[in-house]
Amino acid sequence: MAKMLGARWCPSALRSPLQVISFPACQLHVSRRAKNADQKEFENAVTQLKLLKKDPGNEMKLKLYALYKQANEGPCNIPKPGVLNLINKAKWDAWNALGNLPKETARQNYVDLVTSLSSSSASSSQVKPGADKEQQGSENVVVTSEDGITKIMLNRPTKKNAITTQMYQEIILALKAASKDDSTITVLTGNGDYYCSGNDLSNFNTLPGEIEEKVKSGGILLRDFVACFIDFPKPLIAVVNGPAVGISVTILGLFDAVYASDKATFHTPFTHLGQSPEGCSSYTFPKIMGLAKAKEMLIFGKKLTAGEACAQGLVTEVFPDSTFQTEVWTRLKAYSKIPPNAGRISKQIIRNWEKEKLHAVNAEEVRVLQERWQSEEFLNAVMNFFSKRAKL
Ligand SMILES: CCCCCCCCCC/C=C\CC(=O)SCCNC(=O)CCNC(=O)[C@H](O)C(C)(C)COP(=O)(O)OP(=O)(O)OC[C@H]1O[C@@H](n2cnc3c(N)ncnc32)[C@H](O)[C@@H]1OP(=O)(O)O
Repeated sequence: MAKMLGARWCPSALRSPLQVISFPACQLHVSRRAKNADQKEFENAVTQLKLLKKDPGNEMKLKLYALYKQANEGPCNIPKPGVLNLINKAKWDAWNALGNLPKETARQNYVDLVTSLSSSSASSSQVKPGADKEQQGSENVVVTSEDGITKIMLNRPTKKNAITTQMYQEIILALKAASKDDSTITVLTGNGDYYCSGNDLSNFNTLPGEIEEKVKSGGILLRDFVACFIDFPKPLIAVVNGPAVGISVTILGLFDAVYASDKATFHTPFTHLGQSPEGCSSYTFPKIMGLAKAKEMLIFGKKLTAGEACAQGLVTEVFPDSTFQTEVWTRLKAYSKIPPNAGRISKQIIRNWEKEKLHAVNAEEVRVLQERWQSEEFLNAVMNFFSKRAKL
C-alpha cells in the first residue's frame, strides 16, 4: 500500500506534482554546520529518505524538495507556476525561498534533515527492488478470442485493475478490433478479486504537461473511451467478477448484459472525489433505475450490492461466486451461437434511437469534469487517497 506515493515521492526524480498537498510556502530554519556534506553523503541521504517508514508530512517534504533542488541546481531557475497549479506553485515557493543559499550548504542541510528524520523513524531494509515496477505494454489489458467470444480482461490485479491512461487507450484499440473481428459477442471482465477500481487516481500525474494540458488530454481520452462503448456495434457483455468502482460502473449502462458475482459491489464515489458523473451515467442511470436511486448513487455515492444493482436494473443477473465463472461462461458460449448479423443488427436498432443523445451526454459530462479536475476539491481528494497509503 505504501508504494504508490512512496515511489513517486522520490526526491531525485520528483515525478509527481501531486505528491505535496497545498500548504503555505515554507520558511526554512535549517541548522548549519561548519562541515559540508560531500556528494556521497548527500546521495546516501537521498537513499535513506526513500527507506523511511514514517511519512514526514508534506511541509517537511517541501523543505527536502527545495534543498534537493538547491543542492543540485542552485537558486530557483524555473518560471513561477500559475495560480491554478497549486502543487507546483507550493514547490516553487519553497525552492525560491532559499534565495542564494550556496549549493554546499543546501546539501549539508538536506543531509542533516534526513539524519534527524531517520533517527526518529527506523529505516526499513525490507524494500524490494522493483516492487513498484509497472507492467508494460499490453499486459494490463489481455485480449483473447475463442468460440465466437472476444474477451477483454483487465489484468492489473495488484492495483485492483485501476485503469491507467495506457489501459484506456488499449481498451479503445481492443474494442475497435473486436468490432471488426469475426466474434459474435464481446466481453469485458477483470482478473483477480476486483472487477475494476475505476480510474487510476495517479493518471492526472502521468499525463504530460501543465494542468491545462492534462485537463485537455484527459478530457479527449475520456470522451473517446466512452464513445467506443456508445458506438460498439456488437452485443457487449460485462462479467463483473468482483467489486466495481467509478468509471467501470458508469459505463455498465452502455452494455447489453451485465452478469455479476454475488461478491460484486457497485460504487460511484464521484462527489467524494470532487468529481461528477461520466460514462453517460447522468443519462443512463436515471433511465435504468429511476431518478431517486440514480441520485443516491451518483450524488451521494451509495454503494450497491450485486443483488441491489440487479433489483435496480443495472445488473442482468447475479450468480453465486463459487459457480460464477462456470455458469457465466456456459451462458456466454450459448449466446455466442446466435447468428452474428442478427445479433449486431438487433443491438444496433436498440442503440441507434439514442446514439446521438448519448454522444451529446458524453460531451457535456466531459466538459463538466474538465472543470472539476481544476478544482481544489479534486486535487485534495486525490492527495488524500495517496497520502493515506503512503509511508513517505
Ligand atoms: C483525472 C484525469 C485523468 C484523465 C484520465 C482519463 C479520464 C478518466 C476519467 C474518469 C474519472 C473518474 C472516474 C472514476 O473512476 S472515480 C473512481 C476512482 N477510484 C477510486 O476512487 C477507488 C480508489 N481505491 C480504493 O478506494 C481502494 O483501493 C479500493 C478499490 C476500495 C480497494 O481497497 P483495498 O483496501 O482492498 O485495497 P488497496 O490496498 O487500497 O489497493 C491495492 C492497491 O491498488 C491501488 N489502487 C486501488 N485503486 C486504485 C485507483 N483507483 N487508482 C490508483 N491506485 C489504486 C492502491 O493504491 C493499492 O496500491 P499499493 O499496494 O498501495 O501500491
